[in-house]
Amino acid sequence: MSKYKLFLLRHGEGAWNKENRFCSWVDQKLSEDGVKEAQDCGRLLKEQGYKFDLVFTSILSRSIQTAWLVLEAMGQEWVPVVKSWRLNERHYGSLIGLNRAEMAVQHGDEKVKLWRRSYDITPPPIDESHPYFLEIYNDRRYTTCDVSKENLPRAESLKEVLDRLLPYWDSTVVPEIRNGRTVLISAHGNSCRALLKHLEGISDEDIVSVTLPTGIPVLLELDENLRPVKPRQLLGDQAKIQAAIKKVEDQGKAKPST
Ligand SMILES: O=C(O)[C@@H](COP(=O)(O)O)OP(=O)(O)O
Repeated sequence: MSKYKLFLLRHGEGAWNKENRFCSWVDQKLSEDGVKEAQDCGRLLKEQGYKFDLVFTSILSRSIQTAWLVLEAMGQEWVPVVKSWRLNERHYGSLIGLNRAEMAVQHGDEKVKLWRRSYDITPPPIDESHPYFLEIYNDRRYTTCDVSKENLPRAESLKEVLDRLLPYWDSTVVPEIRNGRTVLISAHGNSCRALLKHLEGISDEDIVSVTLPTGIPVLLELDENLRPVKPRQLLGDQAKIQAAIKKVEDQGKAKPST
């Protein structure tokens, strides 16, 4: 029997998702399509009768904007939104800003897939010479974190995302769920994958084939130990969801399959 419902959401399409560039800790806003995806997501959740008590987001605008649009479409704008860098997207290090398909031409599809989807491979770190270094590390939001700026990551594997996310999950999110609050986590492809790996006990090998499309809510039904009682449900039109997953997978290919 399911005791709790938890919703995970990768934000709506961001400007750099559209341009097929690794966005990561660069603070891009939603694209026009991304705004629509977030609104459609909110409408779907409303139609299905879901009600949230609390929303968690990263400190990146695309996840916050998505949360607001979802709540607005549901008529639940009053629901508190709590933000933490620990839900940020994976730090893609020196890959930030690069085009995935161009990287696949240079390094091959397999290498790009390893960088994007493997569990414990950390991409090369970002350094001061990187064009987006100052934009990220001089941003005031990173003075508000519970670790000093010097100790914030310079690149992360999915494992390292889980390592920084889990203390927050355990200390801040879990108590709310256990208190009976229905929680939405509006975050990112890889911060949601890391959490799914933890909750569903997905192996290091199998996590490679888990891909989340933008703007599609993932419903997890959990027992009293916060273990899923059934497979995750991606809500919405299943054919469209499969096509969206394939589109995300194809972003890392030199020549997308047809
Ligand atoms: O950093 C990014 O560009 C994407 C993930 O990229 P991939 O892991 O899919 O390459 O994160 P998100 O759009 O969820 O914030």
